[in-house]
Amino acid sequence: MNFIEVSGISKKLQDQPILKDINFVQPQFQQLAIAGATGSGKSTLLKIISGLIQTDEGMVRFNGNRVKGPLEVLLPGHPGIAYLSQHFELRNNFRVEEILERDNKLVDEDAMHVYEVCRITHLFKRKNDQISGGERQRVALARLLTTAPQLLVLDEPFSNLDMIHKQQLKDVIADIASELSITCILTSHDPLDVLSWADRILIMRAGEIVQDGTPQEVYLKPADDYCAALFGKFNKVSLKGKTKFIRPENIVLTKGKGIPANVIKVKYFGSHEEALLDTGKEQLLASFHAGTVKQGEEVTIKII
Ligand SMILES: Nc1ncnc2c1ncn2[C@@H]1O[C@H](COP(=O)(O)OP(=O)(O)OP(=O)(O)O)[C@@H](O)[C@H]1O
Repeated sequence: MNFIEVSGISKKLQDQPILKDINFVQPQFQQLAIAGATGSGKSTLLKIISGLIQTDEGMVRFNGNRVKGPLEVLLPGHPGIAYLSQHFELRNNFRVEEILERDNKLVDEDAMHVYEVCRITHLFKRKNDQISGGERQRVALARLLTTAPQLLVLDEPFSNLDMIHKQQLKDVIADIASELSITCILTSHDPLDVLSWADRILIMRAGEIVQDGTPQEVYLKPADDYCAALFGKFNKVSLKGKTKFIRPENIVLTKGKGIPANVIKVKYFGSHEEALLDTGKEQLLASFHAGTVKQGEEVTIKII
């Protein structure tokens, strides 16, 4: 029996196809990220998986049971699946501990473990309007986790967070998997946020899954220009008659045999520099440690 099985999901909204025949299976404990440009259908898919939008065609099964849509049940949602929207709300004028207490289904010790994993124990006495956006999100996450879900579904959890809160949330989400053994699906329109976390990444474009692979596969062997561009800059070169996507950091300088190139332009990015190289045949973008090359310099490169 599969943990999550998504088969033949299609959905139209206002006569526009939003999802087209989506199929995949997610084993328990596999951390799955769904990436794709804005409007590619990620949120709609997550809501169908969570039982919050009715599908037109196809079916989602969770532990073998069909996830029913909101038109088929009194209260939308499916037991064991916890969904956190981009636009979650916390009740106003309550202290964090009161908000948490309301939905908690865990014994005290387990609930405290959840609060520790979510890094919110120092916030208990504060009211909802006395905590930052990042802290509110971790409280909302903790509240969901105390309903004892098996599957946590997070829609764009990293959007609208500054670097510090984003990193904190990444640590929390990693710990949710490792310490609480909860399987997670999340979406991100910035896939760089999920490369280090996900076991598997599905890439969506215009309502379809266009690539399904490990972070290494989708980063180094993108299916096409769209998938390549989602993860940052790339070179598209023809090697032995085959088109290959080469990331800038996979071009290195060599003292041995290689391809001669002229450095046309260098841009400084703090931790690294990007150099535009001209091989006479094509132009390539390479990434080096800051200060490695100078404009006008002749270098020899190889692709690794
Ligand atoms: N209620 C609706 N009625 C009509 N179209 C909708 C509705 N909700 C979403 N859409 C459209 O469906 C498409 C997919 O939207 P969805 O929110 O699933 O994409 P997304 O990949 O999650 O985007 P984002 O990253 O911006 O959240 C978009 O073109 C959107 O405009």
